[in-house]
Amino acid sequence: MRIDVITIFPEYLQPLRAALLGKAVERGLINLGVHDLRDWTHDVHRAVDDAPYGGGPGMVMKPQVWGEALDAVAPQAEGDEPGTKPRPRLVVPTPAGRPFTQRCAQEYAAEEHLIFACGRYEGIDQRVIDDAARRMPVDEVSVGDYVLVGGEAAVLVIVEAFARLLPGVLGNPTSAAQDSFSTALDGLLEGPSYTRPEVWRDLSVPEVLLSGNHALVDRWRRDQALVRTFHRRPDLVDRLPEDALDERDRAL
Ligand SMILES: N#Cc1c(-c2ccc3ccn(Cc4ccccn4)c3c2)n[nH]c1N
Repeated sequence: MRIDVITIFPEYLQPLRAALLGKAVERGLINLGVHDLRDWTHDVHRAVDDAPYGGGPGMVMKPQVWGEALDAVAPQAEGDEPGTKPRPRLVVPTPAGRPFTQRCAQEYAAEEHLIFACGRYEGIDQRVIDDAARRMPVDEVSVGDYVLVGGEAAVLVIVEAFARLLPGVLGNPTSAAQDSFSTALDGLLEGPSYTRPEVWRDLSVPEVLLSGNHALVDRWRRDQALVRTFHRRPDLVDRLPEDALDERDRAL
């Protein structure tokens, strides 16, 4: 998979070259390019923003610079035979975007080329998104109901969420299958985890986990997931499939 990130703070994306993701890049599972948006400015001040039309606080990122950057990163070479190059998907983090969810992460993990546009200030001139949408799929997504200073932190979250789903990135590929929000858990939160010692600061591991009875352990873990989700994310319990409602009622 190819990932391109365009930003005015390239150093902010260094974590993508560290730890598990860094190993995936080193091993060639991910082909990562981080680009400084200012490389496409032509003025002495390397300006990337301007005052908003219609007034209002803050500044808006200029369309010309973004247009040239995206043209360079996602070239629409004339005469390209359709299907010869994977068409990139442009992802634009914004507080006004659709929620980024595990389902989005699964979709992005199946893409061949993702381009991330990291805005700053009050965001990017809308015409940049509209123009890009004329030649590639564009997603405006939000990583949560709060406002960050720019898109870079959101890109780190999004890339980590889908890259861990790529074959070969996680040491144990089965662990992602049992994650919170996974299909295996019917979208529920996962329950509590424990490891040695059996007693720590007079707190004991639940007896069932020491029983060796896998059926009982599975049932306990499912009940814990239902109870935890009911208390922390009741909206997820409401989405349970029909065939999981009986056990929901039993557990709750
Ligand atoms: N994803 C996501 C985001 C963001 C986000 C993403 C990109 C930018 C580019 C600029 N800003 C600051 C800003 C301030 C005021 C109004 C608009 N934008 C961003 C914020 N905030 N919260 C999320 N869940």
